[in-house]
Amino acid sequence: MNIKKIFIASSVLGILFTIGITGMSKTAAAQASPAEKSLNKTLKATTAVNMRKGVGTKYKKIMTVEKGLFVTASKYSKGWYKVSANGKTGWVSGKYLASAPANYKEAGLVELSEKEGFIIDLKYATKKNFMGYALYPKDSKALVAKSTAAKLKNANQLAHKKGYKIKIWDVYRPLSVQWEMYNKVQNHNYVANPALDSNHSKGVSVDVTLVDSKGKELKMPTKFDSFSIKAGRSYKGNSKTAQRNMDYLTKIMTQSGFKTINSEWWHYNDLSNTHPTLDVPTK
Ligand SMILES: C[C@@H](N)C(=O)N[C@H](C)C(=O)O
Ligand SMILES: [Zn+2]
Repeated sequence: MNIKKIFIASSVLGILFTIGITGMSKTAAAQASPAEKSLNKTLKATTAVNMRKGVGTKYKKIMTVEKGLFVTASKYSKGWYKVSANGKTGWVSGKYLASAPANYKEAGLVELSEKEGFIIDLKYATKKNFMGYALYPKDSKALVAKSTAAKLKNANQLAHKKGYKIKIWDVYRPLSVQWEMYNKVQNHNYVANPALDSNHSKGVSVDVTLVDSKGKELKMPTKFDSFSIKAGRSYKGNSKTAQRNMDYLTKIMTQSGFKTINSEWWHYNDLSNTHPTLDVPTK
């Protein structure tokens, strides 16, 4: 074999060796990186669970996902979900995540409508609210848990006897919206802490007022969501008319099974209801 032939032979061997190595390393890499599947799914944490930087407990913790929190999963790999929650993204073991209902019907919520004699004016589906922008889509429905609907219908029937109607400003509120509000107004008196309890997100709280036979709002202590002591039930400076109207609303609501809260005259809870916290869309 002359020098030229030896050179060609060793070059060919070199090329074959490189192809082999590259091929092998590609296979090894494929085996090392877990097969990821893309998805778009809402899941709920069944317990407080760690969000980590990668698939497995050896990866660094990013945050704790609180029990009951809804997370959006974008990837799945080896029993773990890549999720986003509270503005952070990381991996959470699927052992601690459950499927969440996809829509209000699946979640057991029912719609209240003007056909049933209510006035629907969902403030968070408009820009005219304390956040200054719409938090719900335009054609959002007034949704509540079934037994809460029955109680509100009862209160509305009592109002009708006096020639009034109940106007609904807010009812079911997705948990993600509650977080959005809470991050702006960190005052438990005016926006409930979503990590602890958000009755609106269970569909068992209602924000309501009364209108007369012409559809005009009765005078009340304050406007909706005026987060001030004047909105409180123990405020002593109300006009006689506002106090009387508030007392009347309180009477028909409590007679129908609702409980009041001290900080907001318009907010009522149906606490006999044990509906789960939800994050389904409002339509
Ligand atoms: C934001 C306000 N309308 C309201 O509903 N507040 C109560 C306390 C809540 O967030 O549950
Ligand atoms: Zn409320």
